[in-house]
Amino acid sequence: MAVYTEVSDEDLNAFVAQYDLGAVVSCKGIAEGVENSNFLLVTDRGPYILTLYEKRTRREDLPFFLGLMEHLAAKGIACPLPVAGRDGQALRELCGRPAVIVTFLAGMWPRRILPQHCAQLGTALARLHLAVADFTMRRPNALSLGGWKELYGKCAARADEVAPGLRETLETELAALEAHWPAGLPSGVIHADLFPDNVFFRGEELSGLIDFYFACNDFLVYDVAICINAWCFEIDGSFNATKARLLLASYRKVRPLSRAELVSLPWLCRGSAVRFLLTRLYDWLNHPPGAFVRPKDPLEYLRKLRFHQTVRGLGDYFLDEDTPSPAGS
Ligand SMILES: Nc1ncnc2c1ncn2[C@@H]1O[C@H](COP(=O)(O)OP(=O)(O)O)[C@@H](O)[C@H]1O
Ligand SMILES: N[C@@H](CCOP(=O)(O)O)C(=O)O
Repeated sequence: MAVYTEVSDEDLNAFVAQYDLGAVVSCKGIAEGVENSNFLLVTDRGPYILTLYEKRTRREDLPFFLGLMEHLAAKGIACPLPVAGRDGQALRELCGRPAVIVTFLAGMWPRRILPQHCAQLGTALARLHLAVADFTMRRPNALSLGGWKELYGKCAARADEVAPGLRETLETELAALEAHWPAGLPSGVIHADLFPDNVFFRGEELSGLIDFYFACNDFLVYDVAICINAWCFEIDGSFNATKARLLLASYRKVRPLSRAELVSLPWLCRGSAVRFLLTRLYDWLNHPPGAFVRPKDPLEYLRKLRFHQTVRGLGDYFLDEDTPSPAGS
């Protein structure tokens, strides 16, 4: 369960007293999530989310994340809005951690992903990309090629404990990615972690996006690649082309993709697979015994990577266009 820091009633009451939110009615730790400590906080004014930022979220990045949520909410994107205290500040400290209260978003993330979820995801992602066009803060993607190599360096010696040959696979793939990584594609702020557990639906309708704590500047179409990996594979590891086609088609209706972006997709999918394979591998190898947060399976992303390595062109995913092959490097 993702509550790394316990908050006493006394500390909580003193914290909430700095806001115009009335008194605390209840505060319960939220089991989901892996990065930060989250609580469902109910006050006289209704439900909120209290987040205490833990190890991987850097304090200096918080103004970017909070500013981004404020910007998106002002543009009509349904996402949590940081709540300011009476002093006008949203970011403060609780139990030695940076902490914020954000608005509660109604909805549930889809446990079973249907094609129509992917269609709505494509629309929401493209709207997000349009909405950030005039967001002026920047945060370079620390989890791109340079960050992957650094993570690989920390994991290489023990990678084969998780899967025989994994070290060599990663080494070869990182070299291939470095040689083929695209340049000059349209860039902007991307969510960078838009997995199903970060997208809420109310009934059939997408109701909001959460968890902007990996958001950064990168190629916009890289966000599409992350979503293809996170949403368009079945539990048995097979690629669901229908879901990918719907995701892409609905995205392109809102924000058309250039040919250069489309042609780059297979390499971006490979890169995105490596990104999540590496962070999961690192967490797997550095998981403290007895910790209550279960690390996510790195091998799920090794299987996705292997699929993308077999792709000969965009037609293997979802498009009929005859495009250059990214495979065979
Ligand atoms: N604004 C919000 N409204 C409603 N629920 C939220 C909100 N933010 C987080 N949650 C709940 O907390 C869980 C963990 O949040 P998340 O931001 O994904 O955590 P982490 O960054 O630690 O992975 C979500 O799955 C959801 O249940
Ligand atoms: N989505 C990442 C892990 C980050 O978890 P989240 O709860 O912050 O979405 C993965 O699946 O590896």
